[in-house]
Amino acid sequence: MGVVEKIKEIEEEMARTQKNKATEYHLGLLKAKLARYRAQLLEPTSKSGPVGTGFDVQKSGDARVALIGFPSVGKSTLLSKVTHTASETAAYEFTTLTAIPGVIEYQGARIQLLDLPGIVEGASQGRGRGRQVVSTAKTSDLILIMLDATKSGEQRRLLEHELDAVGIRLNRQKPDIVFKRRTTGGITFTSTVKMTKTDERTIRLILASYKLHNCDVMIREDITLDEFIDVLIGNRKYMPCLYVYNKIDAISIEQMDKIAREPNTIVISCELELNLDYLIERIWADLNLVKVYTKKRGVHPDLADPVCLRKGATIEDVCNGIHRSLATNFKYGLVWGKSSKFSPHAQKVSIHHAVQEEDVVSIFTK
Ligand SMILES: Nc1nc2c(ncn2[C@@H]2O[C@H](COP(=O)(O)OP(=O)(O)OP(=O)(O)O)[C@@H](O)[C@H]2O)c(=O)[nH]1
Ligand SMILES: [K+]
Ligand SMILES: [Mg+2]
Repeated sequence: MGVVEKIKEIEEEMARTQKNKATEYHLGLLKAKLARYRAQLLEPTSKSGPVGTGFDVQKSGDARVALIGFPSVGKSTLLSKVTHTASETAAYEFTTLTAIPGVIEYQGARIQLLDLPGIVEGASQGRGRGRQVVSTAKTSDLILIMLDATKSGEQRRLLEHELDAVGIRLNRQKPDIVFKRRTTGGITFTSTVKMTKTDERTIRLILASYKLHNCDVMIREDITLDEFIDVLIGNRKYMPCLYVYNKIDAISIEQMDKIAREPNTIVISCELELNLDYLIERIWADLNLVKVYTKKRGVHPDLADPVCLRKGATIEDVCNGIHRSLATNFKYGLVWGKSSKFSPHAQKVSIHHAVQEEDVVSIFTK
């Protein structure tokens, strides 16, 4: 039996099994088994078929945003409207067959937007180009899940299921668990919070099913069993995501209003160009970019060409954003703005100083 069939069998057994106190451990074991098979399916060394490598598109700009959705929801139409790149659009499904990059220019940042082929149900198990699409999406800084507002809410759940199955966790933080493998000493289990969703016994059972007899586990938040298994398996990707409902020109105001109230959700119409500016604002905000201006000695800062960086970036990142050799020859920096402790005056800083939005930075080299 192939891995895909085994997965299906377990999923069916889980669906058949009633959820109650008596079946809790059994269900827990099934979950762990399922997670293991799914991980196998994604392993590069797996014999279950070729693994999805992403589409070969070079990263460019300050951040990458990937468009994921079922066919014909309007992904290519969006790319064509908000970037200078034209991607073929049509009323039939699977118009787009590869990754098409475009650039959104906003607030001095260059954001790469990737149009991707539509994915189908079962994509995580290798149907269509799903794996390739998903692997590419994993390389992005933000996922846009695009949905057709005229279709049922079910499509969102289906897509989430596909992404979940390949280890992508949307809009969630990595669970606060410390897990360390050891070679001897048995299992040390501690929890610093009251656990209401799973318990020590279940966790020990799961560890045994993974043949993990020596390890330290410290639980620091009220986690679910699934979250524990995620940490155990390890290669999970926690990514921010925006749900974009397109084609609102074709639904009623009441329907639109209801959708727009969902968290992390934006409603747009590519065709009528409704709300596209707001979408870009939200993309910018969700990417958490900060921009800093650089200034050469004796002249005004260059406000036209900021350096865009991740939140938490340091002077070292500023250097790397300007020129590769700058960090190696770094002597000291001067910053004006929010991160200067003498604001409005400059502070002399080391390469590890964290910058903040709209700082002005001067770099001095050896
Ligand atoms: N009513 C309406 N139709 C739209 C809108 N945006 C796109 N469409 C139509 O939806 C169809 C599909 O658009 P595409 O941009 O090709 O969709 P896609 O998601 O890239 O499709 P695939 O590449 O096949 O996965 C086209 O006929 C578009 O004209 C919109 O805002 N409103
Ligand atoms: K299409
Ligand atoms: Mg397309």
